[in-house]
Amino acid sequence: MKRARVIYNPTSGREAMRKALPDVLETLEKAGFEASAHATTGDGCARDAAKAACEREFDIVIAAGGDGTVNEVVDGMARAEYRPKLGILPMGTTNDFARAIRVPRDLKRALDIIVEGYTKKLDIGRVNDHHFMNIAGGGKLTELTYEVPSKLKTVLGQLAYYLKGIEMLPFIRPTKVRIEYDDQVFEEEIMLFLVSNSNSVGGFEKLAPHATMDDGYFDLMILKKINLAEFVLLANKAVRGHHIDDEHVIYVHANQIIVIPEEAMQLNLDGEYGGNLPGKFEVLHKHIEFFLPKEEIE
Ligand SMILES: Nc1ncnc2c1ncn2[C@@H]1O[C@H](COP(=O)(O)OP(=O)(O)OP(=O)(O)O)[C@@H](O)[C@H]1O
Repeated sequence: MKRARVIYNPTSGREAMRKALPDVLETLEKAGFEASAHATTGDGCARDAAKAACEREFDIVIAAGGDGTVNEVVDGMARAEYRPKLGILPMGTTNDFARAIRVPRDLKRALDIIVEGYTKKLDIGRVNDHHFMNIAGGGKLTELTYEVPSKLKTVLGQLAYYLKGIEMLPFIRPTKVRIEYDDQVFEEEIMLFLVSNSNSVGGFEKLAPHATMDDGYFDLMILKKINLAEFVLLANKAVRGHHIDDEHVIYVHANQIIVIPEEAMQLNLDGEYGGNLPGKFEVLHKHIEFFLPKEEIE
């Protein structure tokens, strides 16, 4: 009998998984899995549970939570030689990655995708021995995501990020960096840089409009130094994916990127703090096999 391990964050989103767990396990059992669950208790817990699930050779792992939980699960699996197939139940406030792979927020439909069993191997990213599946970045603008308290996220959802963004906008200062990508070098002051694996980032569907998740490449976006008025205009363009042609933006494909900041710069991995830069970003091509909706499988 195939074995499924559900790794869930009981505090994610509006704590929905606490209530839904018995139904999730029952659905998996009915679909022919021997199903068990692990509730995370805090930082690093989902990572350790995912690592253990690889060692114990579960057939599938299901990450139920927000992007933080999925990131930890991916990171815990990425170094293992044997890696179970991975399903996602989006339970967080942002769920960028689930959106990128078209897994809906509706729990029943997300679970159906796993039960139906269509999978595809997708790229993930590695930087300084951390892994990410969606996005890595740095620069003052990306540091906003840490400032939204978990309580506020639970109550307000995505709105919490926007409120914080508006509050912080006037205080964002550029940072001087050296960015080496493939055989090019960029050295200037920037507002932020983003290394994307998918095209769904920060609630924007079109931030990295050309990114596909199995091409062996990242989309690198660099936002050069700009003033507040220019920034507001650019943010408007970004909603439609038109920012990539802007003179303040560099947007290229690259499969190896090195970022060396001149001053302290935090690294953001899938929306969470991921250590400090400098860093070398590499694509791990088709490294993890994800459950996807049937329509997403060519
Ligand atoms: N039992 C727990 N109590 C408190 N925090 C937890 C618990 N389990 C995990 N965490 C923390 O929750 C964070 C991950 O949250 P997750 O991404 O799943 O949900 P979210 O914050 O609601 O969603 P999003 O990341 O989409 O905004 C991690 O920092 C992790 O340490």
